[in-house]
Amino acid sequence: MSTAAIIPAAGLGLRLGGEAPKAFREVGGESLLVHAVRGLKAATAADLACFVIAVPAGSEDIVLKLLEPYCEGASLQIVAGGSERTDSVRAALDLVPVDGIDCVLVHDAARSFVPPEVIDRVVAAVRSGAPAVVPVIPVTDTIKRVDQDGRVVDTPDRRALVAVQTPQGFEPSLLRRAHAGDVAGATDDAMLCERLGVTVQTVEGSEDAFKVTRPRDLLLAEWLLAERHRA
Ligand SMILES: Nc1ccn([C@@H]2O[C@H](COP(=O)(O)OP(=O)(O)OP(=O)(O)O)[C@@H](O)[C@H]2O)c(=O)n1
Ligand SMILES: C[C@](O)(CO)[C@H](O)COP(=O)(O)O
Repeated sequence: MSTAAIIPAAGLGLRLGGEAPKAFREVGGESLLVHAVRGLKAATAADLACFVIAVPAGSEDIVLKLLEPYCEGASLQIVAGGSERTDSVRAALDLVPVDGIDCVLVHDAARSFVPPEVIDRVVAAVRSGAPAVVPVIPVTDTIKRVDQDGRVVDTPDRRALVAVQTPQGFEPSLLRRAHAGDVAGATDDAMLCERLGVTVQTVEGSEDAFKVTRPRDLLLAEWLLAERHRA
């Protein structure tokens, strides 16, 4: 049995700004998408058989050529993404083979620097029987719930809060069922499983798996890459 990796990479990156869609922005001379694919390949325990990548419509051919050298030993399919992240994941999921896959990873192109040990933890948890798995890190700020007028409603106990990252790992038939249901307003795939009443397991994530979202994240990414090269 093997793992399939879905990479939603079709977002515009409006919060980041710039001319190119976010997944094509470069750090250390290579696109965020290439870094994300390379990171997944580095997780050998994942035994990756297949990549399905959702990209902005019209860029499918160029991305196929770009990524082929990085996906040796695995199949590679590129699909046009949709207007929401869930649409992009769903389009990719439709191309994941039904046979021979026991774990589907869904990994943001924008979390380009996730360490291999995080990926391995997610896959191991799925293979140990957890149907849905997310990597998490503790929140470091005090979090408050506010009403529509900006008034504080309450302050949840921070020890019960975590920030959720990717890759998220799923038993394949569960992920298909989850995406066949109501996807409105879902910002990650685990949330769709929660809607089905499925318990989602957490594993330890990493600060290095941060999502490139705003311009300063590109500077952090450049720094992280330089640190890794120095090590
Ligand atoms: N319609 C979409 C929206 C997002 N994504 C992908 O989902 C991941 C997480 O999304 P986010 O970081 O929020 O990216 P954007 O939607 O591009 O960012 P923004 O909201 O700033 O435009 C990214 O890898 C992004 O490319 C996608 O494939 N299709
Ligand atoms: C999937 C995700 O990266 C988990 O933190 C996140 O939910 C994506 O959210 P965004 O609204 O697209 O930034």
